[in-house]
Amino acid sequence: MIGYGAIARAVHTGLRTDAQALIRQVLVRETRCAAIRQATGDDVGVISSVDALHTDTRFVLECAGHEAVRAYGAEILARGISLGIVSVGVLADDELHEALRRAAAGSGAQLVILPGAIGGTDAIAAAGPENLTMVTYTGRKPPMAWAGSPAEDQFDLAGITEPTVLFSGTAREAARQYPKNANVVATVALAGRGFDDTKVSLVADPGANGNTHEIAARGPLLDFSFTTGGRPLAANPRTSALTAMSAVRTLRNLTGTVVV
Ligand SMILES: NC(=O)C1=CN([C@@H]2O[C@H](COP(=O)(O)OP(=O)(O)OC[C@H]3O[C@@H](n4cnc5c(N)ncnc54)[C@H](OP(=O)(O)O)[C@@H]3O)[C@@H](O)[C@H]2O)C=CC1
Ligand SMILES: O=C([O-])CC(=O)C(=O)O
Repeated sequence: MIGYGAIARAVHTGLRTDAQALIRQVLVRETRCAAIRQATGDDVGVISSVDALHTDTRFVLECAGHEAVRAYGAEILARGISLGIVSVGVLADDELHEALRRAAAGSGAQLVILPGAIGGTDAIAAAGPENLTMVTYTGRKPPMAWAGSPAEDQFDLAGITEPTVLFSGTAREAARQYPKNANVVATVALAGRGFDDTKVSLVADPGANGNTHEIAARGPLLDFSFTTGGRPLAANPRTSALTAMSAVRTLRNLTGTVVV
């Protein structure tokens, strides 16, 4: 697993007593190794380079942010190790996306896009771009869950008293501008009509009970709307707890006999 922040710790906890999937190593920055070794305990190796991965590693799960996908993604895939990512918004960079695709194609590994905090992308992906004429995404979070995003420079987040649109544009712009809040946007885009043809609104809503993701899609095969009302992770309120459970599911499904 890459990173040992809010999502990664919840994944580790979720799998601690799991017989099917086991976290063997966490890849963190060199300067963090000693502190994280204390936090993880002895059952997990703490490493700071891809070279230190066990040679029989089957899957690496990224839970660390866009920079980590850039730093390690291609190297992991080129070794034939499949990579699951939650920081999907980084793929709005076409050059990086193509480099990762090429590394995976060359080694036979897979780049796996996790649903993360959002539900419904299975239906969008099943329909596919040819069967979708429109896909929109609206994300709502309490105002302070947007702290640390570019919205902080444009809005007085603490003073917001009614639903306020912070961003309106394409999935590509959203993923680039909101790297810690718009990864689900990228997942919706990749599942459906792509980064430039998915319309996105990001809203600060003082009435929001958690982090809400709404997808609407239309096409010859479906008329679709799906809302995920996710509760935040205590350790990071801008991240929905479902993200970690989505990762737990992905890891369990790697070895499960019956896979849902
Ligand atoms: N798809 C989805 O539904 C969602 C995706 N996300 C993505 O997940 C990421 C992580 O979220 P969350 O766990 O809440 O964030 P946290 O900030 O709690 O944790 C991120 C961790 O990753 C580590 N990290 C960052 N860069 C590197 C690197 N280059 N090498 C090793 N470790 C690194 C950080 O360590 P350090 O302190 O040393 O920087 C930190 O421990 C988000 O940035 C976002 O991209 C988040 C929410 C939902
Ligand atoms: O966790 C969430 O609610 C979604 C999120 O931050 C993201 O997509 O980056």
